[in-house]
Amino acid sequence: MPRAACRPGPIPRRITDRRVFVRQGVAVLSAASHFTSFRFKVSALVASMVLIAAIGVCGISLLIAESQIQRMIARQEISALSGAAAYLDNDLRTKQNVLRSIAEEALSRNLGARDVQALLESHPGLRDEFVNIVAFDARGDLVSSLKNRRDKVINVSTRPYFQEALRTRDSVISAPFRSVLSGRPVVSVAQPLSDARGNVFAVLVGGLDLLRPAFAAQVEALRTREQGYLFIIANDGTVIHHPRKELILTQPSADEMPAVAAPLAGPEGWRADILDGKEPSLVAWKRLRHADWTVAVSYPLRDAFAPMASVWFNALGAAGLFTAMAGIFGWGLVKVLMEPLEALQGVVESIDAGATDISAFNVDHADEFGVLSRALYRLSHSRKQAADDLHRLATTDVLTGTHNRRMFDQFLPAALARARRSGESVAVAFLDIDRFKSINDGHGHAAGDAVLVEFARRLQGAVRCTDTVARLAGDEFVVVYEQVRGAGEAHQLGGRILAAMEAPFQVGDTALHVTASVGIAITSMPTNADAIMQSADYALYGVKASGRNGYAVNVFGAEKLASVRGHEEFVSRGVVQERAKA
Ligand SMILES: Nc1nc2c(ncn2[C@@H]2O[C@H](COP(=O)(O)OP(=O)(O)OP(=O)(O)O)[C@@H](O)[C@H]2O)c(=O)[nH]1
Repeated sequence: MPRAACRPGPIPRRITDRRVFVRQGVAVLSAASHFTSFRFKVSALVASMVLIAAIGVCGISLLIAESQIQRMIARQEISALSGAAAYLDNDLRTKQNVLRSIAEEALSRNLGARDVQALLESHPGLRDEFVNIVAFDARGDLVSSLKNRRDKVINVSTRPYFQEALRTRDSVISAPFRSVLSGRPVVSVAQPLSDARGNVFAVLVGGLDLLRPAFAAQVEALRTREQGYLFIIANDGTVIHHPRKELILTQPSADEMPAVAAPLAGPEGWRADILDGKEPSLVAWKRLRHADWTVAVSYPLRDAFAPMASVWFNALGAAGLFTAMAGIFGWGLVKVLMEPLEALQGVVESIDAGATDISAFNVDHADEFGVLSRALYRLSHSRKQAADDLHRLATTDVLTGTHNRRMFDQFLPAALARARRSGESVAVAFLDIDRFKSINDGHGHAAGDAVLVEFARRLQGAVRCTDTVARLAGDEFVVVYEQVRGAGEAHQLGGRILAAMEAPFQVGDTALHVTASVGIAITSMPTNADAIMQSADYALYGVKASGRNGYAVNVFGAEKLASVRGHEEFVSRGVVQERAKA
């Protein structure tokens, strides 16, 4: 039967399946807190950057758009106010023209102050234009009243509008004032009446009641929006029309009512920074051409810019959506990018768990992961080398390079266990160099060392590669043979060892004749290491006792040596039995 071929040592499982590493890495990572993971941090960073960018871009765009929309809305308001101002201008001009036509009629009919009452009453349409029309003579005394002939006698000679009408001899629109006759806030249209020589004999004064519903309704009809309110102030700041009736004829200061005071800044304009009541408001205004009046509107900003609120809402929603998408994208991207790192982690974990194949490191990547892989590979390589060195030092005899006693103590029980499982025999050869002490004494310790080295070399050459040679101590060696087919083969093994030592040992210039005694124990039954070593030691003693330079085979359990054989001759069995008795 052919000898079994040299069996290779146990092959460490190659961990080359990348998916295994990824799975291991993912498992390890998922065990870690998501919120402290690198992936979460990078995803959060990406999402934050997108959020900042989205809010920044949207915010700046919307602020610019808001500012432009403010201007646009303000321009719309001023344009609407221009229409309102033109309407009021036209209305006042119409009223002035009505009174002018009365004056022209008086001139053409050559009427005097006494004819004014009748003249007024002959024009019933005047009641539609004015709340009342009165006439004063040139001294300012009331001479007639369309509404009430018996109106109380008053004098208006000191009133600015009266004096101006006399001076200019033309139509004048007064500043708002409280009427002495009606006690109500009014604005008057004064029209001088002149005779043929050009002398003013009377002044017609048509009153516009500022609280009269017809006037307020007429003004309110000029509004273009439901929100906010429209108001009119005179150029001296006196309120002519305002939804708060109590303000009419007052002159609120800019501190008290900034919205009412703002239109005094110029002939037309707008401001969006006015606090009207407690409401931030847009105030726009336009001055009339025909009177010293300014018509203005005040709108709460939230109403004026209501469309912007939905734009802001939509923009922030879009920013949030983009951020969420960026977060998910970042998460996936980092997951893909991190795969090499996770694989690397799997390899490191596997090596830490005992896998020895460091070739699993993927060192081909050109990126940072490749650099890290190469660094870890070098680290693992030197770590493995250090571990191998340590193991070799712990299991190898430093002088001869064979296994040492520690390794032998581990190996022999393992070989016996294997033999028990397979049912095959194991043989242990126990060797001792004959009279080694005399080599040391005669040629020096260094020569002794050289003999030990050469002896070990020859011994390893005399056994199979599957057999294990170890130096136990001093000049004692041991060989463990596995798969031995019986005592016959054990004899061959012993003879082969003796033959290997036949040639002289060359130590320096000296050729030494070195012999050894070999005790072989062979067993095919379950036993322990101590028992078989004792059996081999028993055989060795037999050889020593028989004169050395020989071998003996002891079949374990037979309790006697099968044979003791010298180099060229058999040694009688009786000597050994004598030793056994002793
Ligand atoms: N040179 C050298 N000598 C060693 C070493 N270890 C032990 N020795 C010596 O080896 C000798 C062993 O001698 P023994 O085995 O006791 O006796 P022996 O001279 O071989 O005689 P027998 O065994 O009866 O044939 C001792 O003198 C030890 O000092 C070593 O590493 N190198």
